[in-house]
Formats: sequence, C-alpha cells, structure tokens
Amino acid sequence: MANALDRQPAAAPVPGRLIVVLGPSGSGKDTLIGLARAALADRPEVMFVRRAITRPAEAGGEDHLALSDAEFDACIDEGRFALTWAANGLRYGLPRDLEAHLAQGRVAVVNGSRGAWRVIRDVFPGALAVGISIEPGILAHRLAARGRESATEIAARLVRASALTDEVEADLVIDNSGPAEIAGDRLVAYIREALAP
Ligand SMILES: Nc1ncnc2c1ncn2[C@@H]1O[C@H](COP(=O)(O)OP(=O)(O)O)[C@@H](O)[C@H]1O
Ligand SMILES: O=P(O)(O)OC[C@H]1O[C@H](OP(=O)(O)OP(=O)(O)O)[C@H](O)[C@@H]1O
Repeated sequence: MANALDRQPAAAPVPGRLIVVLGPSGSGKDTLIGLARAALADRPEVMFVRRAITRPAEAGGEDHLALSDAEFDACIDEGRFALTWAANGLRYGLPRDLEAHLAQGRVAVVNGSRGAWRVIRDVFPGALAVGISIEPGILAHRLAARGRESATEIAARLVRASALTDEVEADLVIDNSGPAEIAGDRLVAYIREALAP
C-alpha cells in the first residue's frame, strides 16, 4: 500500500481558502457540512469537497467516491489526488480539482482528519481549521445511534477521539453537543466570512 502521508508540500502557497472541518468521529462533521451545503446552495463558488474513501458506498454517511484499495492505489499512481491520508482502517483522497478551485481564489470546505492536519496544512498553507467539539457522553451515544460501525469499531473511535485532541490549534471551535442547527449556523457564518473579500 502506498504511504498515504508522503506527498510533498506544494511549491507555492495556493490562494483561496480551504476550510477543514475537524473533530472526533461522530462529532457531527458530516451533519454540519451537509447543513452548510444546503444553506449555501446558491453560492457555487463554495466547493464542498467530495472525498474518495475505501469505504463501500452503501455504508452510509457522506456522499463519497467509493474505491477499493487497488482502485485507490491506481488513482494515486495516476495523480488524481491533491492529498491523501489513512485513518480508522480507511484511506481518504481529496480530488485534484480542489487545487484549481482554490487557485481561482475561491473557498472549499472539506471533512478533514486531525491526524492528517499537519500534512493538510503543509499542502495547503492557508488552510483554516474548524474544530467540532462534543461532550464525551453525547459522542458515545451518537456513535451508537448512527449504527454505521460495530461496537469494537466504536470503542476504537472513542479512544481516538481523546487521543488526538492536541493535534490541531483550531481557528474556530464549534460545539455540537446541542442542536445541529445552531452549530450549523455557526459554520455557515464562518464560510460566509471567508467568502467576503
Ligand atoms: N447536533 C446533533 N444533535 C443530534 N444528533 C446529531 C447532531 N449532530 C450529528 N448528529 C448525529 O450524530 C451522528 C454522527 O454525526 P456525523 O455527522 O456522522 O459525525 P462525523 O461526520 O463527525 O463522524 C449522526 O447519526 C448524526 O445524525
Ligand atoms: O484523524 P481523525 O480526526 O480522527 O479523523 C480520521 C478520519 O475519520 C473521519 O472520516 P470519516 O468521516 O470516514 O469517519 P467518521 O464519519 O467516523 O468521522 C475524518 O474525516 C478522517 O478522515
């Protein structure tokens, strides 16, 4: 398997703003990004990045490009990814067209990884981190209620939730322990700020 974190930093800073939403599995990244996408449907200059993931399409969750490991390797070889990482036994890729979008000075929003944050920032030096926080007891409940992972996988995600808390110094922290609409509005407001010249 190719090393997921070995891409070299871009030669020059990319203009535009990449907003990277970061937080523990189950904290609500997909939910809040989905709310923001709906609220900003009239703003095509905001790209909501569709990730490639080695997770079956029918597993649920975000709309992603589902690839096998072999297909993911082939995409790396063909230079189709701007950036890749690995976490929770899965591999993730961001499409190359993200670079062209940002190069036009536009805004993009992506579900990121705390574990890969340093690499993301190396490749996209102007990237902004939005951290999603959540009370631990609520997190455990939401992961169980989501029902996408087994109990063993959920246990591993809860360990990882607290293990990576120091990886990111977020530009904005949004607490999602309460209603999603409130947290979603904060994310939308932040994206609108980034859109303002
Ligand atoms: N504020 C909220 N209140 C109640 N349930 C929520 C809230 N935010 C997210 N959820 C639910 O919690 C689960 C995890 O959210 P999800 O967006 O999948 O998190 P992540 O993308 O960070 O793993 C999902 O079932 C989602 O519907
Ligand atoms: O380094 P971490 O911050 O722990 O994140 C690890 C990975 O988990 C999340 O993906 P995914 O959406 O597949 O998982 P989730 O829905 O369980 O968060 C996140 O987007 C990262 O790709």
